[in-house]
Amino acid sequence: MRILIVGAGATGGYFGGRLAAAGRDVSFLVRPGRAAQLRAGGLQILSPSHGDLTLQPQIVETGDLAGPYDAVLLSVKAYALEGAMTDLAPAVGPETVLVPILNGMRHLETLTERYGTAVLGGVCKVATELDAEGRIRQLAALQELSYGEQDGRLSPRVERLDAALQGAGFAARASTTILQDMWDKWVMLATLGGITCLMRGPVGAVNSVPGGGAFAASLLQEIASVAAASGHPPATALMQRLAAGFTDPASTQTSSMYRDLAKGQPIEGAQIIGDLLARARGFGLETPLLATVDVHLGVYGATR
Ligand SMILES: NC(=O)C1=CN([C@@H]2O[C@H](COP(=O)(O)OP(=O)(O)OC[C@H]3O[C@@H](n4cnc5c(N)ncnc54)[C@H](OP(=O)(O)O)[C@@H]3O)[C@@H](O)[C@H]2O)C=CC1
Ligand SMILES: CC(C)(CO)C(=O)C(=O)O
Repeated sequence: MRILIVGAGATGGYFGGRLAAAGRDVSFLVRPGRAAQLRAGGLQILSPSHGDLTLQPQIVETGDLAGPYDAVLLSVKAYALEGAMTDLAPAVGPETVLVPILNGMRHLETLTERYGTAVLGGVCKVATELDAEGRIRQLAALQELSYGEQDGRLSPRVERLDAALQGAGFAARASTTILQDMWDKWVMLATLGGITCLMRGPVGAVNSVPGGGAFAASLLQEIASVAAASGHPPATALMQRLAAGFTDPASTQTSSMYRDLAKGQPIEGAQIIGDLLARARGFGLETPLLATVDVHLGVYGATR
């Protein structure tokens, strides 16, 4: 199976690097700056939990892409989606599956409008970042990738994709509930991002001051209410797990959005928080904490 990874960043570089090291036919679609970095130093993963890796990846620069691929894994940030959708177009043929692993939901609608039934749902759970030298640093042991048809069928094309992704050193999973999985991840991530970005610290730091735990628990409830109104309520057991994790004073957890914000980089506030708030307003839900997070991120975006 010919696999194209669009964006050799923290997530795409990680999963694509593991796949390439396991012998899969993987190419990375990259822009000139990243291409030069990869040619000079290779694709490097630094992982205390799963082992370091350096390899010379197959790369294709945007503009040079030819012919369809069997699978395209889209791993750009939401604010780069429009450009990437155009750059990857030559890779999508009638048999191609396109698997986005962005956080949030809006991209799935945007991609499906453009690429129709090629688009599967996708969720990635990993904590990675690019360092100043362009190396991928893994920050926690977690490394899961799930994918599936939007209508939940376990189709032959998902089974083929699954066969190619299994056994590459991370947890790969064909899902028959991928839309619910994406919503569940969004509820978790938006709450985690909201807590850490608004309060500017890891979950434990927020919970170590009076009122921090109550804020975290209330934000989770607001966000879960949007998922429920959208037809994707998180299960009770998940809510209990999330509430316990987000009110834990010992937690060192942060989100990728917080890590980007702490470095002064662009963030995906519109996709992760703004879109949720717009949906809440569409349903007439009262979500004052979510609205506060949205204003805060808006000010960050406008002044950075
Ligand atoms: N990092 C994490 O821990 C997690 C992130 N996510 C989600 O995954 C998604 C991707 O995030 P992440 O991997 O961290 O982001 P990064 O910024 O690390 O990587 C994105 C990469 O995409 C590249 N890119 C952008 N536009 C194009 C284009 N048109 N063609 C080719 N390459 C392009 C950028 O390269 P350049 O700009 O250099 O050209 C960059 O290297 C986000 O939605 C994020 O929320 C989900 C789970 C965990
Ligand atoms: C899984 C988690 C929370 C890892 O950091 C993530 O998806 C993110 O931060 O974007």
